[in-house]
Amino acid sequence: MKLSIIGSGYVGTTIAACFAEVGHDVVNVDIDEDIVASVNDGDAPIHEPGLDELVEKHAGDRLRATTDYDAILDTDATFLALPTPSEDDGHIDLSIMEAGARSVGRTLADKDGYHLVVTKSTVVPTTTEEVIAPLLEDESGLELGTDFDIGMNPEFLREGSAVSDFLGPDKVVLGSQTDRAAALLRDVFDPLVERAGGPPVVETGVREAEMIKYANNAFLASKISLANDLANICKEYGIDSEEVLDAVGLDSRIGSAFLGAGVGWGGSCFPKDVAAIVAAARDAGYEATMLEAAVEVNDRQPVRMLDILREHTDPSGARVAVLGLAFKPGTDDVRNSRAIPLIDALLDAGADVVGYDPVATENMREHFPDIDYADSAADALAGADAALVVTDWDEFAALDDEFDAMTDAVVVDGRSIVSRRDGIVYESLV
Ligand SMILES: NC(=O)c1ccc[n+]([C@@H]2O[C@H](COP(=O)([O-])OP(=O)(O)OC[C@H]3O[C@@H](n4cnc5c(N)ncnc54)[C@H](O)[C@@H]3O)[C@@H](O)[C@H]2O)c1
Ligand SMILES: O=c1ccn([C@@H]2O[C@H](COP(=O)(O)OP(=O)(O)O[C@H]3O[C@H](CO)[C@@H](O)[C@H](O)[C@H]3O)[C@@H](O)[C@H]2O)c(=O)[nH]1
Repeated sequence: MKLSIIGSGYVGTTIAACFAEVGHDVVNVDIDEDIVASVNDGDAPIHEPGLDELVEKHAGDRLRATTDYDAILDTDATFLALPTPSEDDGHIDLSIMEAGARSVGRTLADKDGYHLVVTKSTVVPTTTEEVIAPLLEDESGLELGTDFDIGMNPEFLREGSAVSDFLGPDKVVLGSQTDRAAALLRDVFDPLVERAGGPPVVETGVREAEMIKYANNAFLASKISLANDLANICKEYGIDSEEVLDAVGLDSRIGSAFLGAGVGWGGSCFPKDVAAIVAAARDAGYEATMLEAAVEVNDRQPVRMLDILREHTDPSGARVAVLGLAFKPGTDDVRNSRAIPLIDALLDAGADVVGYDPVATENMREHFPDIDYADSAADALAGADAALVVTDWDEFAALDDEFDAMTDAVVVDGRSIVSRRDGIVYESLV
C-alpha cells in the first residue's frame, strides 16, 4: 500500500521506516528541510536503536521524505504524526494538528478517489471527529464518509525502544467510523501484525481509540505514583520498599512492570498526557481525582529528595552533583526530566550544581546554561559535598571508588541503583 506520514519526528520517522520495512511504500512529509534531507540521505533524523539501519535500507526505495504535501495525493492513507504539546494550564494545544489538518485538507481537494486520514498523534477524545474532520471537509470541499474517512490509531512506542516496540506491539488499536476505513486500516497493519506473531488487534470507534491512549498512559503513570506512595510509607517504617514491591508485582493481577519507585516520571508523554486528560475531563464536568493525586505524588518526589539531602547537608553553598539529566536511561531527551525541578530547587537553595549525563548534557545546557557540567561521573563527584542520582543509567550502578573523591560522601539515590554503601552516607529516596 502507499502511505503518507505527516511529521517526521520520533513517531513519524519510526512508523514510516517500519511501514517500509513491512512492505509499504511510504512518504514522510515534514516542514523541516533538514529532517527531510536527512531521511532522503538514509540517515535517521532522531537517535533510536535500529532506526538508522531501517532508514538507510529503505531510503530512496520504499521510503522518501518531502516538504511538499502534494505527495499525499498518490497515497491511500495519511497518518498525522504531529506534536500535541500542553498549554500552560495543562490543556492540549492542538494548533500544530490543526495546521497539519488544514494542509492535508487543501491538498485533498485535488484527490481523485477515496482517501483515509488517520490520527496517530495523542489527542483528547472527540478531537479527530470534531476538530480534524471538519477542517478536512472545509479545506477540501470533500464529504466525510463518502469521499474520505477518518481513523485513529494510537501509538504506544517508548523512546529508546521505538523500533522494536512498533514492530512488536502488545496490541494494535484501530479506530474508525465506517467499514471501508476499518478494512483499509486492517490492510495497513496486516503485514506488521503477521510479522509480530499476531498481537491482539482492537477494532473500535475513533473516540474510543483516542481514550485508550490516554487510559494507557494515565494507568502507567498512576501505577508508578502508587508505587512511590507505597514506597514512601515503607521508608517511614524503615521497610525495604523494593522487597515489598517485588513481592506485590508477583501477583499476576498487578504485574511487576512500572513499579519502579523513585524520583518519579518525566518525559515527553506522561506529564503532558495526564495533564491533558485531567483538563479535558474537567471541561467535560468530571474531576479526575485519582489522576490529580498521581501528579501530586510525582511532583512531591523531587521535593522529598531535597528534604532527605537537607537531613545530612545544608545545600546552601554546597557543591551538589546531579547524576543523570535525561528523563530515563537510553535517551538524550530531557523533556520534563526529574532533574529539572531538582536543579531548580538546588539553585533556589543556593547550591553549586554540577550535572553529568552520558548523553543528555547538551540538551540540559539549554535549560541551565550556567551550572557546571562534568565529562564523567567521577569528575562530577570529585570534590562534591553531595550527590543526587536522578536517572537509572547502568554506569551509575557500577560507581564505587569514585565516591571516595567526594568531600562529604552524602548520596541520595532517586533510582535505588547505587550498590556501594561502605564509607558513604547513603540514602535511597524510597
Ligand atoms: N515520542 C514518543 O515517544 C511518542 C509515543 C507515542 C505517541 N506520541 C505522540 O505522537 C505525536 C508526535 O510526537 P513526536 O514525539 O513524534 O513529535 P516530534 O516533535 O518528535 O515530531 C514532530 C514532527 O512534526 C513536524 N511538523 C511540525 N509541524 C508540521 C506541519 N505543519 N507539517 C508537517 N510536519 C510538521 C516537526 O518538524 C517534527 O519533525 C504526539 O501527539 C505525541 O504525544 C509520541
Ligand atoms: O517503573 C518505572 C518505569 C518508568 N519510570 C519513569 O517513567 C517515565 C516514562 O518512562 P517510559 O514509559 O519508559 O518512557 P516513554 O518513552 O515516555 O514512554 C511512555 O510514553 C509514550 C508516549 O505516549 C508511550 O507511547 C509509552 O507507551 C509510554 O511507556 C520515565 O521518567 C521513567 O524514569 C519510573 O519512574 N518507574
